[in-house]
Amino acid sequence: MDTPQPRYLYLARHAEANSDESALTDAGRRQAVLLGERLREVPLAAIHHGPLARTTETARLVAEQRADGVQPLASDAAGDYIPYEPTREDLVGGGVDADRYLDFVAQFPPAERAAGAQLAGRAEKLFTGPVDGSEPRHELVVTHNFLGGWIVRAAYDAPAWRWLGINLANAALTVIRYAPGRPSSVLVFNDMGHLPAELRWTGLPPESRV
Ligand SMILES: O=C(O)[C@H](O)COP(=O)(O)O
Repeated sequence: MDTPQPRYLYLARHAEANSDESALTDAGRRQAVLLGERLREVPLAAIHHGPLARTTETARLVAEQRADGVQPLASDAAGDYIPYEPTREDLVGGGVDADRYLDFVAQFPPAERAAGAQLAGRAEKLFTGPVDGSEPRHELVVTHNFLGGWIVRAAYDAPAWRWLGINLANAALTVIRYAPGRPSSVLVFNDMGHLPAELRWTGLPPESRV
C-alpha cells in the first residue's frame, strides 16, 4: 500500500553558459559531466529541467553519465522566471535596501515576472514535499538561480521575498529532504565537491565566492 514517503530533491543550477546563454561553455560542459558523475549512483526516479538551452544541455549531459536510462523531462515550472515580486513593504520590513532590489527585479521582462508566481506554485507542487509510494523518491531538478533560491527559501519557511540573496553556483548541488511529519531539511547547499577548484563558484559575483 502507498504511504507518504520522503522525497530527496537534488537541486542544481545549470552549468556555465556562454555570454548569449545559447549553449554551455567548454567549462560548463565539464561541470555538467562531473555533476552527472557525482549523481551516477543516486537512484534518480526523474531528471526535470527548464526548457531553455542551458538547462536542457546540462540535464542531457547529467543523464548521459548514467546507466539506468532515466531520460530528462522538460518542465516550464523549472524554467527561468521571477518566482515572487517583492513589494517595498516586504523589503523595508526585511531591513534591506528596497530600491536596490526593486530596481533589480524591474529589469526583467514583464512576461518573466507576470507568469512567475503561478509557475513557482507549480514548481513547489511538482518538486517539493513528501510523496506517495512504497519507498523514498530521489529526483533531480536542473534549473536557474531564481527558482533555486525560491525552493531553498521555501524549505526554511522564510518570507516570500527572501528568494533574493540565495544564490546557487553553476552545477553545484543542493539536496533537500522532505519527510512526512518533519520540517524540510536542507542536507547540503551549494556542494561543489565534485568540481575541481577552477570550475567552482562560476555564475556568482566575486563577493559571493569563499
Ligand atoms: O532567472 C534566473 O534565475 C536568473 O535570471 C539567473 O539565471 P541563470 O540561473 O539562468 O543564470
